[in-house]
Amino acid sequence: MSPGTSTDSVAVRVPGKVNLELLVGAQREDGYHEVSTVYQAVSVYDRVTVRPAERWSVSVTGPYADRVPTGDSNLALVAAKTLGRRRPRHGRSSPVHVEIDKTIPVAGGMAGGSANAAAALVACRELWQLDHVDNELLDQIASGLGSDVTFLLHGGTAIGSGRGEQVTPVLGRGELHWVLWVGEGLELSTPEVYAECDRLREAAGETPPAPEPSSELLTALRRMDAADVAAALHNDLQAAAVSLRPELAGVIEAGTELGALGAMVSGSGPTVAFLAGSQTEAIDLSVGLAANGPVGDIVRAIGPVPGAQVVQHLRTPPPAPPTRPVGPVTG
Ligand SMILES: C[C@](O)(CO)[C@H](O)COP(=O)(O)OP(=O)(O)OC[C@H]1O[C@@H](n2ccc(N)nc2=O)[C@H](O)[C@@H]1O
Ligand SMILES: Nc1ncnc2c1ncn2[C@@H]1O[C@H](COP(=O)(O)OP(=O)(O)OP(=O)(O)O)[C@@H](O)[C@H]1O
Repeated sequence: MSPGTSTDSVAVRVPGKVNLELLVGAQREDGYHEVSTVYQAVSVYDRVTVRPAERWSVSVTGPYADRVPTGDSNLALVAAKTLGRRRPRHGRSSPVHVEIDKTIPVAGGMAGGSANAAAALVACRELWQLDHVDNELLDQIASGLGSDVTFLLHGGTAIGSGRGEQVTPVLGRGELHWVLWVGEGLELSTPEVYAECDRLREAAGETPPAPEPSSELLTALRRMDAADVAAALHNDLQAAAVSLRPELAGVIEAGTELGALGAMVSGSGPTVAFLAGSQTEAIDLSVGLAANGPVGDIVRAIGPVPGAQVVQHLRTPPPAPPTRPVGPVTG
């Protein structure tokens, strides 16, 4: 860092997501599938901190740190560099170090990488004081980074359309209690799960209809009625995830037998999200799964929660220039 630069750091907290409904339409010319999804941000958080540095770099801590790339492919770093190109008169680029404290499962269908990208955008906008980058422009930049990134800026419960990047909030009151099952060694690649979905449909001679959100789910969400929401949960990618990881069928069955109101693979999987009727039921279910369920991490979460938010901005003034020694005053 050059002398005279402040050493500010900005920390952002960002949640992961589950898809309460994921309807997958046909593959488009650009390779993406048209989707209609209902996202919900849940209280499993990563913390992303940015600070000025000599060169662009990233480090990762937390239980899933060893599964996250620390090179140029890290989505948080990609996001920071992308926003860096929007800095007016920045002349030389001003690199940052990105520190990720990771709790969101990696390659688990909870959009951990996308969440880190959204957090890096919010953190760097604050660090660099980019007042000209309003929320609309941030949404636009986010959508270029990945289909889920825009939603993680907003959080809450929202409909995602297009390839998932067009986000409209869903109004509702109350909260849902989730128990998440995270399997080790079962990571799934999102493109492979979409491709498997296409393969299964082709084999069955099915052509998907144009996807649209179901009114049953939207009605249930208005009151956050857990039983009604549970009845309306649906994920078109679930069959593909189970086809690639057959052990997931047993996980869904185990949670259902232990009293979950609803169960589904989250997004492209393999995380399985169980919906409980109350906090007490969620505790009972998580204890039951930990004791008698298939081996995996068990995480309790509530939703909806807000999207990426600045939680700390430490401002350190630049070091004062060296003072000349004061000699005796003469004359
Ligand atoms: C499964 C979900 O998480 C559900 O919200 C998303 O659809 C995936 O979103 P994401 O991880 O942000 O995905 P992207 O980084 O945009 O795309 C990764 C790859 O997933 C596939 N993909 C993704 C989104 C979409 N609507 N259609 C697709 O076919 C494409 O092969 C794409 O190249
Ligand atoms: N900051 C990051 N955090 C996690 N994974 C990252 C990150 N940057 C790049 N990746 C890569 O992205 C891949 C997908 O990870 P991610 O946790 O986003 O998956 P996912 O939750 O299944 O995504 P989605 O739900 O959006 O489809 C990982 O295998 C990893 O190599």
